[in-house]
Amino acid sequence: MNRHKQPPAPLVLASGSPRRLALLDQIGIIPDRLLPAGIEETPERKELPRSMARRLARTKAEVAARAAGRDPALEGAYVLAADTVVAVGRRILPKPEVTDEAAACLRLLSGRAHRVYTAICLLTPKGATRQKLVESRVRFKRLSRSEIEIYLASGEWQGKAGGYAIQGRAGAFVVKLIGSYSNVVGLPLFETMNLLAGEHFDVYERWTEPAA
Ligand SMILES: Cc1cn([C@H]2C[C@H](O)[C@@H](COP(=O)(O)OP(=O)(O)OP(=O)(O)O)O2)c(=O)[nH]c1=O
Repeated sequence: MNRHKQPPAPLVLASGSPRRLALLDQIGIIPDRLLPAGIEETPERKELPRSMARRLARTKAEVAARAAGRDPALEGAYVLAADTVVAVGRRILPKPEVTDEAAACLRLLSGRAHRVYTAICLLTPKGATRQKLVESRVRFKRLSRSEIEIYLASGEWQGKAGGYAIQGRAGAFVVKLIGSYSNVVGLPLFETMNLLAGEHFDVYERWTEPAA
């Protein structure tokens, strides 16, 4: 046992999304604290999808970092945040809360390709800000009116960018995915791992617990 070994720096996940927590858990990283930023997520005038994803990921990280700064237990923490945007061309799709809005999203996505952007933002204990934008292309099958209705009844679309969740029933609508599956779900794992490792966050040190 090395007596001089420092305890690992804490990790704050600036998210209230159970998907992001589950994805991190999948690669053996359990955050020390969850600090959802709960910010307003509307696009600015003429804002492009990738700019919006980057802006929101950064804002979420900064809001969480301010909260973490008030807690001595989180001194020297890394703060990780992400934002996922679904877009058809320049058009940013909402995160529907009502059925009509979700129906409009699904009608738009039916039989065509769209893009899913997830921006990740990492604030380091030394005060650096690191960002990465990951883009995937998803093609949906043509959806009949009854398929849309049945999907809407599942409620899986609620609060999901673009009104669907690829990790659920909508996985059956995907004809083709080019890019990163975890990116579509909400946290691109390869890039997240790289961002953390590049900033000396010892990911493998967290792999001490046996996988479930
Ligand atoms: C496209 C798609 C999105 N989503 C989810 C991931 C995100 O939770 C959500 C996009 O909204 P976000 O604003 O990125 O995240 P959030 O508000 O849910 O959580 P937080 O800001 O606290 O981190 O859509 C899926 O779960 N599956 C999918 O296939």
